Amino acid sequence: MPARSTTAAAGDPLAKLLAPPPNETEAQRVARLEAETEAKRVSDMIDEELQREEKAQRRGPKPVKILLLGQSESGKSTTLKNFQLLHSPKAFKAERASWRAVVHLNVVRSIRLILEAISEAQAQLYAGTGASPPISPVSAHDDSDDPAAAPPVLTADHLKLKMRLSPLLQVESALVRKLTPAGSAEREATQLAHAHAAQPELAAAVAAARAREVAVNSQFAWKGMFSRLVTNPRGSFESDAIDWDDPEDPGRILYACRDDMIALWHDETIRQLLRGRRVRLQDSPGFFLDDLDRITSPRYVPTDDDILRARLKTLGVSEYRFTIREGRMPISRDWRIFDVGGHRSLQRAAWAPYFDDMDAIIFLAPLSCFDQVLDEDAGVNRVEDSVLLWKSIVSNVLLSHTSLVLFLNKVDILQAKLEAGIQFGRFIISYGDRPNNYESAAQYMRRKFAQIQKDYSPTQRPFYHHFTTVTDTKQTTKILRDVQDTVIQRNLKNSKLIT
Ligand SMILES: Nc1nc2c(ncn2[C@@H]2O[C@H](COP(=O)(O)OP(=O)(O)OP(=O)(O)O)[C@@H](O)[C@H]2O)c(=O)[nH]1
Ligand SMILES: [Mg+2]
Repeated sequence: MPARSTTAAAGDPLAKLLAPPPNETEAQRVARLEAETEAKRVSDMIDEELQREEKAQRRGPKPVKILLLGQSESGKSTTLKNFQLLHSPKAFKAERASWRAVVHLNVVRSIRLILEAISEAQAQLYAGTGASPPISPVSAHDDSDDPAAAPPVLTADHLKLKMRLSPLLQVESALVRKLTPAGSAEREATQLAHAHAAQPELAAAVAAARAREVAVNSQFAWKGMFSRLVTNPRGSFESDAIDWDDPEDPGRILYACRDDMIALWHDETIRQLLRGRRVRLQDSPGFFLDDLDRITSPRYVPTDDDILRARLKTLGVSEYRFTIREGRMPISRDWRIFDVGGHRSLQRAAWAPYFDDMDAIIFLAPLSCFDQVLDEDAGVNRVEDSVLLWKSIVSNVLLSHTSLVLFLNKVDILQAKLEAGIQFGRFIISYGDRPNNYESAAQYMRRKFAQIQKDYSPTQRPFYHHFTTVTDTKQTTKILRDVQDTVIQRNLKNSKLIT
Protein backbone atom coordinates (compact mmCIF):
# COMPACT_ATOMS: atom_id res chain seq x y z
CA MET A 1 0.00 0.00 0.00
CA PRO A 2 1.56 3.33 -1.07
CA ALA A 3 2.21 5.64 1.84
CA ARG A 4 1.36 8.86 0.00
CA SER A 5 0.04 9.76 -3.39
CA THR A 6 2.97 10.43 -5.69
CA THR A 7 0.60 12.33 -7.97
CA ALA A 8 -0.14 14.91 -5.21
CA ALA A 9 3.56 15.14 -4.40
CA ALA A 10 4.28 15.99 -7.98
CA GLY A 11 2.21 19.24 -7.80
CA ASP A 12 2.71 20.35 -4.12
CA PRO A 13 6.29 21.30 -3.07
CA LEU A 14 5.64 20.63 0.66
CA ALA A 15 4.06 17.26 -0.05
CA LYS A 16 7.00 16.55 -2.31
CA LEU A 17 9.39 17.33 0.54
CA LEU A 18 7.52 15.11 3.00
CA ALA A 19 6.97 12.26 0.55
CA PRO A 20 8.73 8.99 1.35
CA PRO A 21 11.72 8.09 -0.77
CA PRO A 22 10.60 6.42 -3.96
CA ASN A 23 12.52 3.18 -3.32
CA GLU A 24 11.48 2.80 0.31
CA THR A 25 11.67 -0.76 1.59
CA GLU A 26 9.10 -2.20 3.97
CA ALA A 27 11.55 -1.99 6.93
CA GLN A 28 12.34 1.64 6.09
CA ARG A 29 8.65 2.43 5.90
CA VAL A 30 7.98 0.94 9.35
CA ALA A 31 10.93 2.87 10.82
CA ARG A 32 9.75 6.13 9.20
CA LEU A 33 6.20 5.73 10.53
CA GLU A 34 7.55 5.06 14.04
CA ALA A 35 9.75 8.15 13.84
CA GLU A 36 6.76 10.21 12.66
CA THR A 37 4.61 8.94 15.56
CA GLU A 38 7.36 9.76 18.07
CA ALA A 39 7.81 13.25 16.58
CA LYS A 40 4.09 13.87 16.89
CA ARG A 41 4.09 12.71 20.54
CA VAL A 42 6.92 15.12 21.38
CA SER A 43 5.25 17.94 19.49
CA ASP A 44 1.93 17.35 21.32
CA MET A 45 3.77 17.34 24.63
CA ILE A 46 5.42 20.67 23.83
CA ASP A 47 2.05 22.13 22.81
CA GLU A 48 0.48 21.00 26.07
CA GLU A 49 3.33 22.50 28.11
CA LEU A 50 3.00 25.80 26.24
CA GLN A 51 -0.72 25.85 26.89
CA ARG A 52 -0.15 25.18 30.59
CA GLU A 53 2.39 28.01 30.81
CA GLU A 54 0.07 30.37 28.99
CA LYS A 55 -2.74 29.50 31.41
CA ALA A 56 -0.47 29.98 34.43
CA GLN A 57 0.66 33.33 33.06
CA ARG A 58 -2.94 34.42 32.64
CA ARG A 59 -3.63 33.34 36.25
CA GLY A 60 -0.62 35.29 37.51
CA PRO A 61 2.17 34.11 39.80
CA LYS A 62 1.57 31.81 42.75
CA PRO A 63 -0.24 33.60 45.60
CA VAL A 64 1.76 34.77 48.60
CA LYS A 65 0.48 33.21 51.80
CA ILE A 66 0.91 34.67 55.27
CA LEU A 67 -0.19 33.04 58.50
CA LEU A 68 -0.86 35.06 61.68
CA LEU A 69 0.12 33.22 64.84
CA GLY A 70 0.24 34.01 68.55
CA GLN A 71 -1.61 33.32 71.78
CA SER A 72 -5.22 34.42 72.32
CA GLU A 73 -5.57 38.23 72.57
CA SER A 74 -2.13 38.74 71.02
CA GLY A 75 -3.55 40.91 68.22
CA LYS A 76 -3.84 38.53 65.23
CA SER A 77 -7.34 39.58 64.18
CA THR A 78 -6.42 43.22 64.75
CA THR A 79 -3.46 42.78 62.38
CA LEU A 80 -5.81 41.20 59.84
CA LYS A 81 -8.11 44.24 60.16
CA ASN A 82 -5.09 46.44 59.37
CA PHE A 83 -4.45 44.46 56.18
CA GLN A 84 -8.11 44.94 55.24
CA LEU A 85 -7.99 48.64 55.97
CA LEU A 86 -4.86 48.97 53.86
CA HIS A 87 -6.04 46.99 50.84
CA SER A 88 -9.87 47.10 50.90
CA PRO A 89 -10.74 50.32 52.77
CA LYS A 90 -14.18 50.58 51.18
CA ALA A 91 -15.23 47.07 52.17
CA PHE A 92 -13.80 47.68 55.64
CA LYS A 93 -15.87 50.81 56.11
CA ALA A 94 -18.98 49.13 54.71
CA GLU A 95 -18.88 46.75 57.67
CA ARG A 96 -18.90 49.47 60.30
CA ALA A 97 -22.53 48.89 61.28
CA SER A 98 -21.79 45.29 62.20
CA TRP A 99 -18.91 46.32 64.44
CA ARG A 100 -21.21 48.60 66.42
CA ALA A 101 -22.81 45.49 67.93
CA VAL A 102 -19.37 44.23 69.00
CA VAL A 103 -18.43 47.59 70.56
CA HIS A 104 -21.72 47.60 72.46
CA LEU A 105 -21.08 44.06 73.62
CA ASN A 106 -17.61 45.09 74.84
CA VAL A 107 -19.13 48.02 76.80
CA VAL A 108 -21.78 45.87 78.40
CA ARG A 109 -19.15 43.36 79.39
CA SER A 110 -17.01 45.99 81.12
CA ILE A 111 -20.06 47.25 83.00
CA ARG A 112 -20.94 43.69 84.00
CA LEU A 113 -17.45 43.23 85.43
CA ILE A 114 -17.94 46.34 87.58
CA LEU A 115 -21.38 45.17 88.71
CA GLU A 116 -19.90 41.79 89.63
CA ALA A 117 -17.21 43.54 91.66
CA ILE A 118 -19.93 45.43 93.54
CA SER A 119 -21.89 42.23 94.18
CA GLU A 120 -18.82 40.47 95.52
CA ALA A 121 -17.91 43.41 97.72
CA GLN A 122 -21.44 43.36 99.11
CA ALA A 123 -21.34 39.60 99.63
CA GLN A 124 -18.03 39.88 101.48
CA LEU A 125 -19.33 42.69 103.59
CA TYR A 126 -22.29 40.60 104.68
CA ALA A 127 -20.09 37.55 105.20
CA GLY A 128 -17.70 39.76 107.17
CA THR A 129 -14.64 38.30 105.47
CA GLY A 130 -12.82 41.59 105.04
CA ALA A 131 -10.16 41.22 102.28
CA SER A 132 -11.53 40.65 98.82
CA PRO A 133 -10.16 38.42 96.07
CA PRO A 134 -9.77 40.15 92.73
CA ILE A 135 -11.91 39.51 89.73
CA SER A 136 -10.87 39.97 86.15
CA PRO A 137 -8.93 41.55 84.63
CA VAL A 138 -6.43 41.63 87.36
CA SER A 139 -3.08 43.27 87.42
CA ALA A 140 -0.73 42.98 90.34
CA HIS A 141 -0.28 46.65 90.44
CA ASP A 142 2.36 47.97 92.79
CA ASP A 143 0.81 51.38 93.16
CA SER A 144 -2.70 50.06 93.69
CA ASP A 145 -4.49 50.37 96.96
CA ASP A 146 -3.69 47.69 99.45
CA PRO A 147 -6.06 44.83 98.59
CA ALA A 148 -6.06 43.73 102.19
CA ALA A 149 -7.39 47.12 103.28
CA ALA A 150 -11.09 47.43 104.11
CA PRO A 151 -13.17 47.79 100.92
CA PRO A 152 -14.69 51.25 100.33
CA VAL A 153 -18.18 51.74 101.64
CA LEU A 154 -20.91 51.46 99.04
CA THR A 155 -23.94 53.66 99.56
CA ALA A 156 -27.61 53.12 98.73
CA ASP A 157 -27.02 55.24 95.61
CA HIS A 158 -24.47 52.74 94.33
CA LEU A 159 -26.91 49.91 94.80
CA LYS A 160 -29.66 51.85 93.02
CA LEU A 161 -27.26 52.50 90.16
CA LYS A 162 -26.52 48.80 89.99
CA MET A 163 -30.23 47.97 89.87
CA ARG A 164 -30.93 50.51 87.15
CA LEU A 165 -28.16 49.01 85.02
CA SER A 166 -29.48 45.45 85.21
CA PRO A 167 -31.33 45.67 81.84
CA LEU A 168 -27.87 45.72 80.26
CA LEU A 169 -27.57 42.02 80.99
CA GLN A 170 -30.50 41.43 78.61
CA VAL A 171 -28.72 43.50 76.01
CA GLU A 172 -25.73 41.25 76.33
CA SER A 173 -27.80 38.10 75.80
CA ALA A 174 -29.62 39.66 72.85
CA LEU A 175 -26.36 40.66 71.14
CA VAL A 176 -24.76 37.29 71.82
CA ARG A 177 -27.77 35.47 70.40
CA LYS A 178 -27.40 37.46 67.20
CA LEU A 179 -23.65 37.07 66.99
CA THR A 180 -23.55 33.32 67.43
CA PRO A 181 -25.49 30.69 65.49
CA ALA A 182 -28.34 29.00 67.35
CA GLY A 183 -27.29 26.02 69.41
CA SER A 184 -23.57 26.69 69.09
CA ALA A 185 -21.35 26.58 72.12
CA GLU A 186 -19.44 29.61 71.05
CA ARG A 187 -20.30 31.66 74.02
CA GLU A 188 -17.78 29.80 76.03
CA ALA A 189 -16.98 30.66 79.60
CA THR A 190 -13.50 32.02 79.21
CA GLN A 191 -11.69 33.32 82.17
CA LEU A 192 -10.89 36.88 81.41
CA ALA A 193 -9.22 37.20 84.73
CA HIS A 194 -5.50 37.78 84.74
CA ALA A 195 -4.30 36.53 88.05
CA HIS A 196 -0.77 36.84 89.26
CA ALA A 197 1.05 33.62 88.34
CA ALA A 198 2.91 33.67 91.63
CA GLN A 199 -0.38 33.74 93.55
CA PRO A 200 -2.20 30.51 92.74
CA GLU A 201 -4.64 31.13 95.56
CA LEU A 202 -5.72 34.32 93.77
CA ALA A 203 -5.95 32.44 90.51
CA ALA A 204 -8.40 30.04 92.14
CA ALA A 205 -10.50 32.95 93.33
CA VAL A 206 -10.38 34.40 89.86
CA ALA A 207 -11.51 31.12 88.36
CA ALA A 208 -14.58 31.37 90.54
CA ALA A 209 -15.31 34.80 89.11
CA ARG A 210 -15.11 33.73 85.49
CA ALA A 211 -16.38 36.19 82.98
CA ARG A 212 -17.77 35.01 79.72
CA GLU A 213 -16.24 36.10 76.44
CA VAL A 214 -17.98 35.85 73.11
CA ALA A 215 -16.18 34.02 70.35
CA VAL A 216 -17.30 33.94 66.76
CA ASN A 217 -16.59 31.12 64.39
CA SER A 218 -14.97 32.51 61.27
CA GLN A 219 -17.25 30.35 59.12
CA PHE A 220 -20.33 32.07 60.50
CA ALA A 221 -21.42 35.18 58.61
CA TRP A 222 -22.10 37.18 61.77
CA LYS A 223 -21.71 40.49 60.01
CA GLY A 224 -24.77 39.67 57.92
CA MET A 225 -26.84 39.40 61.11
CA PHE A 226 -26.50 43.13 61.59
CA SER A 227 -27.22 44.18 58.04
CA ARG A 228 -30.59 45.45 59.33
CA LEU A 229 -28.68 48.41 60.62
CA VAL A 230 -27.59 49.27 57.11
CA THR A 231 -30.84 48.52 55.33
CA ASN A 232 -33.16 49.96 57.94
CA PRO A 233 -36.25 51.15 56.00
CA ARG A 234 -36.14 54.44 57.86
CA GLY A 235 -32.92 55.28 56.10
CA SER A 236 -29.28 54.40 56.31
CA PHE A 237 -27.76 53.28 59.58
CA GLU A 238 -25.93 56.58 59.74
CA SER A 239 -29.11 58.53 60.13
CA ASP A 240 -31.14 56.21 62.36
CA ALA A 241 -29.72 53.01 63.74
CA ILE A 242 -32.05 52.41 66.65
CA ASP A 243 -35.45 50.82 66.33
CA TRP A 244 -37.31 53.07 68.80
CA ASP A 245 -40.44 50.92 68.50
CA ASP A 246 -38.62 47.89 69.87
CA PRO A 247 -38.18 48.14 73.68
CA GLU A 248 -35.50 45.42 73.48
CA ASP A 249 -33.40 47.12 70.84
CA PRO A 250 -29.85 47.03 72.28
CA GLY A 251 -29.11 50.58 71.08
CA ARG A 252 -32.22 51.87 72.81
CA ILE A 253 -31.39 50.23 76.17
CA LEU A 254 -27.77 51.41 75.99
CA TYR A 255 -28.95 54.91 75.27
CA ALA A 256 -31.37 54.78 78.24
CA CYS A 257 -28.56 53.57 80.55
CA ARG A 258 -25.99 56.02 79.25
CA ASP A 259 -25.99 58.47 82.21
CA ASP A 260 -25.94 55.67 84.78
CA MET A 261 -23.02 53.95 83.05
CA ILE A 262 -21.08 57.22 82.95
CA ALA A 263 -21.87 57.86 86.62
CA LEU A 264 -20.74 54.34 87.56
CA TRP A 265 -17.45 54.55 85.68
CA HIS A 266 -16.58 57.99 87.07
CA ASP A 267 -17.58 57.29 90.66
CA GLU A 268 -14.55 57.63 92.94
CA THR A 269 -15.73 54.92 95.37
CA ILE A 270 -16.17 52.46 92.49
CA ARG A 271 -12.73 53.37 91.16
CA GLN A 272 -11.30 52.72 94.61
CA LEU A 273 -13.12 49.40 94.78
CA LEU A 274 -11.69 48.35 91.40
CA ARG A 275 -8.18 49.46 92.35
CA GLY A 276 -8.41 47.58 95.60
CA ARG A 277 -9.42 44.46 93.69
CA ARG A 278 -6.64 45.11 91.15
CA VAL A 279 -9.06 45.38 88.27
CA ARG A 280 -7.54 47.41 85.43
CA LEU A 281 -10.30 47.59 82.84
CA GLN A 282 -8.46 50.31 80.90
CA ASP A 283 -5.73 47.81 79.90
CA SER A 284 -8.14 45.06 78.93
CA PRO A 285 -9.30 44.26 75.40
CA GLY A 286 -12.42 45.99 74.18
CA PHE A 287 -12.23 48.88 76.65
CA PHE A 288 -14.63 51.69 75.65
CA LEU A 289 -15.78 53.14 78.99
CA ASP A 290 -13.95 56.42 78.36
CA ASP A 291 -16.07 56.88 75.21
CA LEU A 292 -19.52 56.13 76.62
CA ASP A 293 -21.00 59.43 75.57
CA ARG A 294 -20.03 58.92 71.96
CA ILE A 295 -20.70 55.23 71.50
CA THR A 296 -24.13 55.13 73.13
CA SER A 297 -25.34 57.98 70.97
CA PRO A 298 -28.25 57.00 68.65
CA ARG A 299 -26.22 57.99 65.62
CA TYR A 300 -23.08 56.19 66.66
CA VAL A 301 -21.07 54.69 63.81
CA PRO A 302 -17.80 53.00 64.81
CA THR A 303 -14.66 54.73 63.59
CA ASP A 304 -11.74 52.76 62.15
CA ASP A 305 -10.06 53.11 65.50
CA ASP A 306 -13.10 51.68 67.34
CA ILE A 307 -13.18 48.68 65.00
CA LEU A 308 -9.51 47.97 65.68
CA ARG A 309 -10.07 48.21 69.43
CA ALA A 310 -13.23 46.07 69.41
CA ARG A 311 -12.63 42.60 70.80
CA LEU A 312 -14.20 39.47 69.32
CA LYS A 313 -12.44 36.20 69.92
CA THR A 314 -11.74 34.04 66.85
CA LEU A 315 -12.76 30.41 66.49
CA GLY A 316 -11.54 28.58 63.42
CA VAL A 317 -9.62 30.17 60.56
CA SER A 318 -10.49 33.26 58.53
CA GLU A 319 -8.88 34.06 55.24
CA TYR A 320 -8.52 37.49 53.65
CA ARG A 321 -7.46 37.87 50.01
CA PHE A 322 -6.16 40.89 48.18
CA THR A 323 -4.09 41.67 45.10
CA ILE A 324 -0.99 43.79 44.79
CA ARG A 325 0.53 45.04 41.56
CA GLU A 326 4.25 44.36 41.65
CA GLY A 327 6.57 47.19 40.63
CA ARG A 328 6.08 48.62 37.17
CA MET A 329 5.33 45.19 35.73
CA PRO A 330 1.77 44.54 34.53
CA ILE A 331 1.73 41.57 36.92
CA SER A 332 -0.60 41.34 39.89
CA ARG A 333 -0.01 38.94 42.69
CA ASP A 334 -2.65 37.48 44.97
CA TRP A 335 -2.02 37.57 48.69
CA ARG A 336 -3.79 35.44 51.26
CA ILE A 337 -3.68 36.19 54.97
CA PHE A 338 -4.84 33.50 57.39
CA ASP A 339 -6.03 34.41 60.89
CA VAL A 340 -6.45 31.56 63.37
CA GLY A 341 -7.79 31.32 66.91
CA GLY A 342 -5.02 31.44 69.52
CA HIS A 343 -6.73 29.67 72.42
CA ARG A 344 -4.33 27.03 73.67
CA SER A 345 -6.39 23.87 73.99
CA LEU A 346 -9.18 24.66 71.55
CA GLN A 347 -7.44 26.35 68.65
CA ARG A 348 -3.70 25.72 68.37
CA ALA A 349 -4.14 22.13 67.16
CA ALA A 350 -5.71 23.61 64.01
CA TRP A 351 -2.52 25.50 63.09
CA ALA A 352 -0.34 22.66 61.81
CA PRO A 353 -2.15 21.96 58.49
CA TYR A 354 -1.33 25.55 57.47
CA PHE A 355 2.43 25.21 58.05
CA ASP A 356 3.09 23.40 54.83
CA ASP A 357 2.61 26.05 52.27
CA MET A 358 3.24 29.44 53.93
CA ASP A 359 5.61 32.08 52.59
CA ALA A 360 5.69 33.93 55.89
CA ILE A 361 4.40 33.83 59.43
CA ILE A 362 3.69 36.98 61.39
CA PHE A 363 4.10 35.94 65.00
CA LEU A 364 2.52 38.23 67.59
CA ALA A 365 3.99 38.29 71.07
CA PRO A 366 2.18 40.78 73.33
CA LEU A 367 4.82 42.22 75.69
CA SER A 368 2.31 44.06 77.89
CA CYS A 369 0.95 40.91 79.53
CA PHE A 370 4.09 40.16 81.54
CA ASP A 371 1.95 40.36 84.70
CA GLN A 372 -0.88 38.17 83.42
CA VAL A 373 -1.54 34.46 83.12
CA LEU A 374 -3.33 32.53 80.39
CA ASP A 375 -7.11 32.40 80.62
CA GLU A 376 -6.90 28.73 79.76
CA ASP A 377 -4.22 27.90 82.35
CA ALA A 378 -3.82 30.15 85.37
CA GLY A 379 -0.42 28.57 86.09
CA VAL A 380 1.21 29.93 82.92
CA ASN A 381 2.52 33.48 82.57
CA ARG A 382 1.47 34.93 79.21
CA VAL A 383 4.89 36.17 78.16
CA GLU A 384 6.37 32.80 79.06
CA ASP A 385 3.70 31.15 76.88
CA SER A 386 4.65 33.41 73.94
CA VAL A 387 8.32 32.55 74.39
CA LEU A 388 7.61 28.81 74.38
CA LEU A 389 5.32 29.15 71.39
CA TRP A 390 7.99 31.10 69.50
CA LYS A 391 10.52 28.39 70.32
CA SER A 392 8.22 25.70 68.89
CA ILE A 393 7.61 27.73 65.72
CA VAL A 394 11.27 28.61 65.00
CA SER A 395 12.39 25.02 65.60
CA ASN A 396 9.71 23.44 63.40
CA VAL A 397 11.41 21.81 60.39
CA LEU A 398 8.29 22.20 58.26
CA LEU A 399 8.77 25.97 58.63
CA SER A 400 12.52 26.09 58.06
CA HIS A 401 12.06 27.93 54.73
CA THR A 402 9.20 30.14 55.90
CA SER A 403 10.07 33.76 56.66
CA LEU A 404 9.29 34.62 60.27
CA VAL A 405 8.33 38.15 61.23
CA LEU A 406 8.00 38.85 64.94
CA PHE A 407 5.63 41.57 66.17
CA LEU A 408 6.52 42.48 69.75
CA ASN A 409 3.03 43.85 70.27
CA LYS A 410 1.00 45.99 72.69
CA VAL A 411 3.98 48.17 73.48
CA ASP A 412 1.59 51.04 74.29
CA ILE A 413 0.19 49.05 77.22
CA LEU A 414 3.69 47.88 78.21
CA GLN A 415 4.79 51.49 78.42
CA ALA A 416 1.70 52.50 80.45
CA LYS A 417 2.16 49.65 82.92
CA LEU A 418 5.86 50.36 83.47
CA GLU A 419 5.14 54.06 83.89
CA ALA A 420 2.45 53.13 86.43
CA GLY A 421 5.17 51.37 88.43
CA ILE A 422 4.39 47.71 87.79
CA GLN A 423 7.71 45.88 88.22
CA PHE A 424 8.74 43.89 85.12
CA GLY A 425 11.33 41.90 87.10
CA ARG A 426 8.75 40.75 89.61
CA PHE A 427 7.07 38.63 86.92
CA ILE A 428 9.92 37.94 84.48
CA ILE A 429 12.36 36.65 87.06
CA SER A 430 15.32 36.42 84.65
CA TYR A 431 15.04 40.20 84.13
CA GLY A 432 16.56 40.62 87.60
CA ASP A 433 17.05 44.17 88.81
CA ARG A 434 17.52 45.84 85.44
CA PRO A 435 15.90 49.31 85.18
CA ASN A 436 12.11 49.22 85.20
CA ASN A 437 11.64 51.30 82.07
CA TYR A 438 10.23 50.68 78.59
CA GLU A 439 13.52 50.85 76.67
CA SER A 440 15.28 48.35 78.89
CA ALA A 441 12.36 45.88 79.15
CA ALA A 442 11.56 46.01 75.39
CA GLN A 443 15.20 45.44 74.40
CA TYR A 444 15.51 42.62 76.91
CA MET A 445 12.55 40.82 75.33
CA ARG A 446 13.85 41.49 71.81
CA ARG A 447 17.19 39.88 72.70
CA LYS A 448 15.40 36.91 74.26
CA PHE A 449 13.33 36.20 71.12
CA ALA A 450 16.35 36.77 68.82
CA GLN A 451 18.49 34.36 70.85
CA ILE A 452 15.81 31.66 70.68
CA GLN A 453 15.61 32.00 66.92
CA LYS A 454 19.39 31.79 66.65
CA ASP A 455 19.61 28.74 68.91
CA TYR A 456 16.64 26.75 67.66
CA SER A 457 16.20 27.45 63.91
CA PRO A 458 17.01 24.37 61.79
CA THR A 459 18.59 26.75 59.24
CA GLN A 460 20.04 30.22 59.70
CA ARG A 461 17.57 32.96 58.88
CA PRO A 462 17.32 36.70 59.38
CA PHE A 463 15.58 37.97 62.51
CA TYR A 464 12.79 40.26 61.30
CA HIS A 465 11.08 42.04 64.17
CA HIS A 466 8.98 45.13 64.89
CA PHE A 467 7.79 46.78 68.09
CA THR A 468 4.10 47.26 67.39
CA THR A 469 0.85 48.71 68.63
CA VAL A 470 -1.43 47.16 66.05
CA THR A 471 -4.37 49.29 67.19
CA ASP A 472 -2.42 52.24 65.78
CA THR A 473 -3.29 52.05 62.08
CA LYS A 474 -0.82 54.66 60.91
CA GLN A 475 2.17 52.95 62.43
CA THR A 476 0.91 49.47 61.50
CA THR A 477 0.31 50.40 57.85
CA LYS A 478 3.98 51.37 57.53
CA ILE A 479 5.08 48.13 59.16
CA LEU A 480 2.79 45.99 56.98
CA ARG A 481 4.18 47.61 53.83
CA ASP A 482 7.62 46.80 55.12
CA VAL A 483 6.62 43.19 55.78
CA GLN A 484 5.15 42.90 52.28
CA ASP A 485 8.42 44.14 50.76
CA THR A 486 10.43 41.71 52.86
CA VAL A 487 8.23 38.79 51.85
CA ILE A 488 8.46 39.71 48.16
CA GLN A 489 12.26 39.98 48.35
CA ARG A 490 12.51 36.61 50.12
CA ASN A 491 10.09 35.12 47.64
CA LEU A 492 12.17 36.30 44.69
CA LYS A 493 15.31 35.03 46.35
CA ASN A 494 13.75 31.64 46.95
CA SER A 495 12.64 31.37 43.34
CA LYS A 496 16.27 32.13 42.37
CA LEU A 497 15.37 35.20 40.34
CA ILE A 498 17.95 37.04 42.41
CA THR A 499 20.77 35.67 44.46
N1 LIG B 1 -3.83 48.82 73.35
C1 LIG B 1 -3.63 47.83 72.46
N2 LIG B 1 -4.60 46.93 72.24
C2 LIG B 1 -4.36 45.95 71.35
C3 LIG B 1 -3.14 45.85 70.63
N3 LIG B 1 -3.22 44.78 69.81
C4 LIG B 1 -4.43 44.24 69.99
N4 LIG B 1 -5.13 44.94 70.92
C5 LIG B 1 -6.48 44.66 71.42
O1 LIG B 1 -6.44 43.41 72.06
C6 LIG B 1 -7.64 42.69 71.84
C7 LIG B 1 -7.32 41.32 71.32
O2 LIG B 1 -6.85 41.40 69.99
P1 LIG B 1 -7.28 40.32 68.89
O3 LIG B 1 -6.70 40.82 67.60
O4 LIG B 1 -8.73 40.06 68.95
O5 LIG B 1 -6.48 39.04 69.41
P2 LIG B 1 -6.33 37.62 68.68
O6 LIG B 1 -4.89 37.30 68.68
O7 LIG B 1 -7.04 37.61 67.37
O8 LIG B 1 -7.08 36.67 69.74
P3 LIG B 1 -7.86 35.26 69.45
O9 LIG B 1 -8.84 35.49 68.37
O10 LIG B 1 -8.50 34.94 70.79
O11 LIG B 1 -6.80 34.26 69.11
C8 LIG B 1 -8.49 43.56 70.90
O12 LIG B 1 -9.45 44.24 71.66
C9 LIG B 1 -7.50 44.53 70.30
O13 LIG B 1 -8.09 45.76 69.99
C10 LIG B 1 -2.13 46.83 70.90
O14 LIG B 1 -1.02 46.81 70.33
N5 LIG B 1 -2.42 47.79 71.82
MG1 LIG C 1 -8.66 36.60 66.69
